[in-house]
Amino acid sequence: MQPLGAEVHQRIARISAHLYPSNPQMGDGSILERTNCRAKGGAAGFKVAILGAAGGIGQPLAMLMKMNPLVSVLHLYDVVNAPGVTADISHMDTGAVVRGFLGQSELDGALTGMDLVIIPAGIPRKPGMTRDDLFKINAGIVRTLCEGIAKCCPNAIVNLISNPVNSTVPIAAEVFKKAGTYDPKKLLGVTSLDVVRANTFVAEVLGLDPREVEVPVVGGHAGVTILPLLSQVKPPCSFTHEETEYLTKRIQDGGTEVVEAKKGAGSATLSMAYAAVKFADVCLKGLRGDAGVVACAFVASQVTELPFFASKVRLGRTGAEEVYQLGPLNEYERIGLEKAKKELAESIQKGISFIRN
Ligand SMILES: NC(=O)c1ccc[n+]([C@@H]2O[C@H](COP(=O)([O-])OP(=O)(O)OC[C@H]3O[C@@H](n4cnc5c(N)ncnc54)[C@H](O)[C@@H]3O)[C@@H](O)[C@H]2O)c1
Ligand SMILES: O=C(O)C[C@H](O)C(=O)O
Repeated sequence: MQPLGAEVHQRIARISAHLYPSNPQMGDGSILERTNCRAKGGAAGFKVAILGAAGGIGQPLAMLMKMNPLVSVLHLYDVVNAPGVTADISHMDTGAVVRGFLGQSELDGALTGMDLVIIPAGIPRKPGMTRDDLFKINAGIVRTLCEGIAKCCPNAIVNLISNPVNSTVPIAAEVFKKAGTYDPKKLLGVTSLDVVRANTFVAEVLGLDPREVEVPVVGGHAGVTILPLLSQVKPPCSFTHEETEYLTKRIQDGGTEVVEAKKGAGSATLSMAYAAVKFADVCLKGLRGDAGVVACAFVASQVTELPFFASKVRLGRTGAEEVYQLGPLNEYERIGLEKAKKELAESIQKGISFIRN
């Protein structure tokens, strides 16, 4: 085999410097300049960071975000394997420029200048666990990452996926308040997987294509706090009591269904990456100024007496610009709402206390 020539070595060094900006061998080669130019180009190019990019969700999420034409720069951060995932994703012939960041010392670089930060960092459930069982480890991870966001990109929209979402969103809010950077419009707990599941399961029952079905899912993201509003399904339809019970339970237990099927190998990753990308795309369209961009998310809210609640929100240039009321609920949903609020109140308080105490 022929040894690699000096020119090839130089070229590799330049590409590596571009992929891993903190690499001390960084050169000022033309490849780097051209890709940086590309990163700046594009009429509507947003800079997006994924924290936890090497994980079960992170990897397919990174792949799908690399395919999103609204993304001009994609930063992939993790405490392990970020270089490998970055090298892999960077070979995709789509527009976004990809850069990798490994470990806490590179967090600032990953976050600086970002418009949108998506956080799927943290441990997933195993069979028999609740999402709240993840609090002990994931609360600290979310706190550290949000401290980085407050310091390096305080104006970025944050899409928080790490569980338990009902507590991690209040944690993030408290971190941002402490840093003086809190903007409630910019912090969104990702509940889009509940909507994706609801659309799928309802479509199955109705015999429709899931793409034609829209189910609002409100409340939070754990068990009874996940409240599908089956009385508000589009297209308008009605369900028997048995169908309502079956659908509500299946949507609430969708995460557990996957955890049990994976038998200890984690929780939903592929459907979550799909749902996260759908939601991120909506956030980017809002940032671009598109009209009528609406999705469900767990946000600071005055819809109920609770400080956070998931409901439909309108995304705009500054984040969740409008939080919609729940609309008319039937008796079944009103009972579900009371159950959801009771559990949600405890989870929210647990998150707030984690930072305040
Ligand atoms: N909101 C939702 O609907 C939803 C859906 C599915 C999963 N989740 C949650 O998403 C999280 C991730 O799930 P997964 O299946 O991808 O798990 P995973 O273990 O496969 O991946 C998590 C990644 O996070 C990384 N990580 C750990 N600590 C980190 C830190 N301090 N900074 C940056 N990265 C760090 C790990 O190295 C790993 O690569 C879990 O908490 C899971 O419960 C939420
Ligand atoms: O169920 C889990 O633990 C992961 C996630 O919250 C889900 O809904 O799939």
